[in-house]
Amino acid sequence: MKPKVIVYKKVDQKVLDFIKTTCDVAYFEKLDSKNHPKFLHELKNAHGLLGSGLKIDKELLDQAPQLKIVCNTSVGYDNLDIEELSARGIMATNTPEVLNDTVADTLIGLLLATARRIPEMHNFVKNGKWKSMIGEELFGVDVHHKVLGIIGMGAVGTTIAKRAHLGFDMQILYHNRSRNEQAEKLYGATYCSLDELLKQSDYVCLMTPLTPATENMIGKREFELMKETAIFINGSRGKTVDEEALVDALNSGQILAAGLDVFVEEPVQPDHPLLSLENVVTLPHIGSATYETRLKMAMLGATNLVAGLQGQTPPNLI
Ligand SMILES: NC(=O)C1=CN([C@@H]2O[C@H](COP(=O)(O)OP(=O)(O)OC[C@H]3O[C@@H](n4cnc5c(N)ncnc54)[C@H](O)[C@@H]3O)[C@@H](O)[C@H]2O)C=CC1
Ligand SMILES: O=C(O)C(=O)CO
Repeated sequence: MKPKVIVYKKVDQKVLDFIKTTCDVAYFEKLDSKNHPKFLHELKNAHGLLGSGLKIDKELLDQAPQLKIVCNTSVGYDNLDIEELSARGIMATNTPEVLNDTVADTLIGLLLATARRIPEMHNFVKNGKWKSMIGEELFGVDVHHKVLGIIGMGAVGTTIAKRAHLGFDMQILYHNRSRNEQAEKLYGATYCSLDELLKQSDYVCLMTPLTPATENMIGKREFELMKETAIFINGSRGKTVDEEALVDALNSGQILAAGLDVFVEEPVQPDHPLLSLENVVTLPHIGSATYETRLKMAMLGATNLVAGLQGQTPPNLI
């Protein structure tokens, strides 16, 4: 008998076909609630789960007594209760590396857009406000030759450093749990303490996973350490930042601007104070969102799922 799996996110037909060669698939293109009766019904007999973002906690696991493997189609796995999964002997996997270039492209794009005020200028032209030569009230700030501080110099952080250093001649500072020799050797990155990084950087880019140690890692104290001309970029998870402190820092001129791909609550509420600030550029969590990369991530997730259910060690076992 084939193992039963639930795919709870829209994936390419190629991915579904691959899984179906060895598994019976219950497919939910979009799962609005984990209390969906059909989903709960399938969960009772499911051996595997594939998707991203769904909170996999004790409550859900209690309803999935047959589960052997949970496969995220994302590199971040803060939605998984790893302790609870381990205690139950359930494997968990993620999709590292295949998204590095795409996410780094997005983050560099966000940094440029924020520094040069591109969305604001776009609206300025489209709304018919361009009536004469622009003055310095519309100027941005340079990116090239500035100091970029990367907090979380892992796979994505290093790929951002490559673009920033080789493409924009930026000087790279980084703070990480451990030294990253590749980034030091290839991109001239200098390791420093978090406080030193915050004090010296023109751009601060946050790229850590969300863990108990990184939750609210950037708050009032950290914004106070940054330069008044600093631009803050968050590509990690919303909860790594104290959003109230960020709003205060942007309103009071403690920092110059922010570019955000992630929020504490996603989708962010339309009346969130961050959205009304002119000096904030926002994206709807699109770090890895290209056709090519999302396909690679889904296929890697499916490869992990099939391997795990066939008794092999999945390539990206967490
Ligand atoms: N906005 C988006 O669409 C995306 C967001 N992400 C987020 O970025 C995170 C990082 O992704 P990768 O670079 O692939 O992971 P990674 O595991 O390769 O790198 C993370 C780095 O953060 C460091 N780190 C962890 N805790 C730390 C702490 N307390 N202080 C300092 N450094 C710390 C680690 O040592 C590691 O070098 C993901 O976990 C995810 O949350 C990743 C991809 C896309
Ligand atoms: O992979 C992740 O962790 C994301 O946030 C989306 O690619």
